[in-house]
Amino acid sequence: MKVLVAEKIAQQGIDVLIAENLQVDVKMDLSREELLNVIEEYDAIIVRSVTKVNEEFYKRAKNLRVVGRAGNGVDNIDMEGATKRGIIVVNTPEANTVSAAEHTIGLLLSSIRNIAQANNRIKSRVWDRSNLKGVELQGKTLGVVGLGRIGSLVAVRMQSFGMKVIAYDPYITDARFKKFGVEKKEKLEDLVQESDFITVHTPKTDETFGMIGDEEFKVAKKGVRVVNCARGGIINEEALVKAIKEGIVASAGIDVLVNEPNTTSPLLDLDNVVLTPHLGADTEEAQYNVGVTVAHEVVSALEGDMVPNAVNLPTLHKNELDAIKAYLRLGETLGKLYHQLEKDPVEKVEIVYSGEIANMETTTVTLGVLKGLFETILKERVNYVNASLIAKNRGVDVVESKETSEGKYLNLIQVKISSKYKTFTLAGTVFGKDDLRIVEVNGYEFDVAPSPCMLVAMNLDKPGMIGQIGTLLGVSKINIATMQVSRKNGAEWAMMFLTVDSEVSKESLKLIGGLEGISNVQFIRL
Ligand SMILES: NC(=O)C1=CN([C@@H]2O[C@H](COP(=O)(O)OP(=O)(O)OC[C@H]3O[C@@H](n4cnc5c(N)ncnc54)[C@H](O)[C@@H]3O)[C@@H](O)[C@H]2O)C=CC1
Ligand SMILES: O=C(O)CCC(=O)C(=O)O
Repeated sequence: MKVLVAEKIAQQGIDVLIAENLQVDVKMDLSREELLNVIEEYDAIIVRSVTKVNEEFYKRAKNLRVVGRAGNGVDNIDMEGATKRGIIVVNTPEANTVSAAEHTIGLLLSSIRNIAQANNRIKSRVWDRSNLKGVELQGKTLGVVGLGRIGSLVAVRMQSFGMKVIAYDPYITDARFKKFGVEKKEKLEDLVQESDFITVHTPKTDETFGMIGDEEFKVAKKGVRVVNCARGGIINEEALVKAIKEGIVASAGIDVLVNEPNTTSPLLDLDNVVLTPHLGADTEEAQYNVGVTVAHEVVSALEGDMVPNAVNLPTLHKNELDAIKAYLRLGETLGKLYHQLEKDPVEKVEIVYSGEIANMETTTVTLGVLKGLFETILKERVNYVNASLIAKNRGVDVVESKETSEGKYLNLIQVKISSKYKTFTLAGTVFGKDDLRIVEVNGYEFDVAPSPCMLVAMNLDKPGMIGQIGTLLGVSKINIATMQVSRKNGAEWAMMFLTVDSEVSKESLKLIGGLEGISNVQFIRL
């Protein structure tokens, strides 16, 4: 498989890809046109914040399966476009947070003490200490907008400077404010009014873009100082220039601009603005972490494994993922069985989790059931990323429920698939760590370990049925590994489940189906 590394990542990350026998092309200087011309060749691309992974890009990226974002913010990646095509987007949200937090603090200190201006002056061989007076942090109030990973690191570190820290983040619990010793502000306006310094740490969204603008500067303290080391435009650039010129904002530290790269922003002309060209994550440590982490994630995603940091999949920590891995396989197995046993169009899928699995994060297992269900009938790529969207687009209602009380099994996944006419049921359990069992098919009870090749048939519940199938398979040189027959409440028909060592040809299936007392013969491939 081929991976294009389109922006600079640490060599150690590239080494990880090469060690996995991937063909790696490092092409960091491609023009947009060149990128669009070559991207069809690649299964994965690794980008940072510059490459625009958008609809125009996806249309040309016919074979792309993974986008690796070596970094945190994914605002340069169209997530909807990726999801509908089943392309997994992975990022490295934890890998550069310390660097970004430290850079924020660097920008704050540099801007309030005129360090950059003083440096420029002395380097031009002028020893002049006038007009460089700064302010202290101690005893002042820092307003943090967005108390996530980076905002909280900044908040905690700035308290050691003797600052009071307040924060505005409507999406986190009160406990998180408490945990970081930060006073919660219910309204952004309150934070702006009370802060001597404001630093923004939200993602760039419709809601956050321009959230600090003319209105906010109107109510801010005269002489407020601001930092943006998150995304360009969260502090509106025109409004900032105006507020600086009007003396409302005394200084600004800016790492990010709306348009990057950028050497023409009016902010560059203002003496009391310190700018860096998006260097928040540019440290040895962050780049090592980011490069190696994204490379491992891309490898896992290409291998079809679940990736904890997949942006367009439910969030799972590694230990949660390890705990549900066997259930994911079970869910997929149950899903795959349906269309190989039944042809009715699906209208509703109900998944009931019982026993210990009911206490786990099952959203991903549900995706596994849907993946299994649709991949047996669709030509398009079906995976964990787009399975739910495919269900929605096909008008399939998906319902998940949980029963914590233990029944016959310590854990059980029941899948009830309804068509217009009837409901078909399947159930499975995991014994021990990862020993899967199919335990029920449409009311018939079994204890079948799923196998790549299986044969299912209905047989009249009378002597001689099993023997004749065995004989026919023997003549076709197909070895039977296991065989189980299940009866249902004295029904006339029983169900037979065989695991076999090789594929059963269409001719053999026809011959078996023609046997007296045998019907609905299906070869199942898992
Ligand atoms: N300059 C650089 O090189 C780097 C920049 N970043 C950027 O830093 C920013 C923060 O990253 P993380 O802390 O990792 O993100 P995060 O996702 O951990 O935290 C973001 C926080 O913002 C809050 N938030 C979202 N909408 C909000 C709103 N309307 N008002 C107030 N709060 C809101 C969320 O609830 C969350 O707590 C992102 O924009 C990221 O792209 C990250 C790494 C490096
Ligand atoms: O250096 C980079 O790739 C940008 C870092 C960044 O902004 C991020 O990780 O969100």
